Amino acid sequence: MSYSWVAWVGISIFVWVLGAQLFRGTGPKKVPGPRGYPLIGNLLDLASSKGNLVPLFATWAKQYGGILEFSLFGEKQIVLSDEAVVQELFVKRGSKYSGRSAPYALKYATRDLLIALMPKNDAWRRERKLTHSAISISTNTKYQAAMHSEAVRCVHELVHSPASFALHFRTYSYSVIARCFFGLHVASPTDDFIVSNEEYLTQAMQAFDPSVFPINIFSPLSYLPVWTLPSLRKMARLRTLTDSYLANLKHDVEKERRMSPSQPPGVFNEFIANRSDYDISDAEANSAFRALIGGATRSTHNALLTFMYLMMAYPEWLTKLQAQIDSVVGKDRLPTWEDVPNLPMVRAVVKEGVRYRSIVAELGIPHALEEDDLYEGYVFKKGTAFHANHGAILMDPTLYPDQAVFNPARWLEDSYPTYKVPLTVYPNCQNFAPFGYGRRACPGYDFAERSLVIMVACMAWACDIKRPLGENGKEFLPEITYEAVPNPRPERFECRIVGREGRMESLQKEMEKAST
Ligand code: HEM
Repeated sequence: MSYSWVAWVGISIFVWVLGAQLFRGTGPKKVPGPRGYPLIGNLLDLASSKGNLVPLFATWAKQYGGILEFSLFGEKQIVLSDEAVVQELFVKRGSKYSGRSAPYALKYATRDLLIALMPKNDAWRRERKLTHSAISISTNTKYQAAMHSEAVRCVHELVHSPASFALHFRTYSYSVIARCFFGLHVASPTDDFIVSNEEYLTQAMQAFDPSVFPINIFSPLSYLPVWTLPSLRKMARLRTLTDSYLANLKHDVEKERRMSPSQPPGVFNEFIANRSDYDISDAEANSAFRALIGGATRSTHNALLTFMYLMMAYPEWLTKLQAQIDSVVGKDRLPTWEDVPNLPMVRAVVKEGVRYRSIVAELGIPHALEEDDLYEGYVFKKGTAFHANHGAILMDPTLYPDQAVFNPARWLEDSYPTYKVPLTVYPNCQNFAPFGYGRRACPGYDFAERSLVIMVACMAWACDIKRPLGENGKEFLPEITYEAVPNPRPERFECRIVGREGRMESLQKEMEKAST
């Protein structure tokens, strides 16, 4: 009896060991990643990042490699730092990897209609189609005249009140949108178009913050009636505010246009005039146009502030930029669109500035997986959020040698792997990683590039950008810190802007033309 018992145990161990050998490697692989705490997962790591996850993701990528996982209250999130993997998942398998997952408070407040954060459903397709018709490459050509005169106006302001450069850039980013999309003239930082949109965006940004809206991490709170908790009441107020912000767009634009009757109407007014040609609800259309305001103004503003910092940190590039502009344009007129094919240096500085910003602070928007998937032995579950880690991808030394350095030459000289000809066309921002991948890629990349290129060209033609002076009278490079929100703006920093000699008369003349 006792022998048969021993034999059974022996046989069972043999079968178990054999099974383990046979099936080793066929089960799902564990995704590497930082250890978290029970329940909260990696909350403390994320909280320590003060809202800017880019450096944290970069550190994790070095430690755990191209595919890593972290968790937050039981929800797994994947960070992809290898561009080949991002291409495979977001582009080739784009039918599965193009969902979005937004924080609960934001979904609630926007009724899940915000194009950048809503799921990939029919409403999103309608919004995306409308967005494309407003900012496709071919449509954008008609905005160039408006962008040019707003750039001239902004440079004029910079020269006359240089200390307020951050405000002037913000006004520029709004005035371009106001003219191109709504036919409105926005000349001052206190214009109602800017103030009301900024107020709304500041409140909407809070919807990402779990300390303001704990429902973002404690989902059971969604079962409570909204009147039971102050944070839920705040969330309900944000929804009311969003509803009126969206509903009033036509009314707001009509009211404002009475003050700018001479402006051409803008793409939103053309949409209203031909409303029956479009298969989209008013709420969706308003949401799409509002999202363009949010997307275009913050990103342009950020890129211009980053440009100022870079010109102080790498002054040799301002000298090279000005040398090319001066040789192509001369002293007597400002750069125009016709000059842009002959100004590859301007496009290179803009593109490299966008790369730099993505390395330090621009996180992008995560994609959500819409059905379970198997990749290289990893099992990914439906609903998992995937982050394309632009900060690491854009620091890959094989594609970007001297990866941490702001070096526009990488787009201009054939010794670099990113160099591409003809230089009348390249560098440009088409298919550039900071603008994302696949079906959710940024539809505004060309609009962004154009509004930055003309502004940078006019600014470098008209101004010198210098480091501020310290108390000892010596120049110093200010340190840049960022707001604690997703895709943060640089906080206030100092910079000296000085009009270049012999150019102010031409600037004044162009300003008068732009104002008529
Ligand atoms: C330097 C400027 C900009 C950068 C770096 C940028 C970057 C991005 C990124 C990374 C995404 C997410 C892509 C993805 O999920 O794969 C995105 C989405 C988006 N961007 Fe931009 N963007 C910029 C300018 C603009 C401008 C000027 C507009 C509008 C005029 C715009 C409108 C949008 C919209 C509507 C989406 C959401 C697309 C969707 O989810 O379907 N962006 N952008």
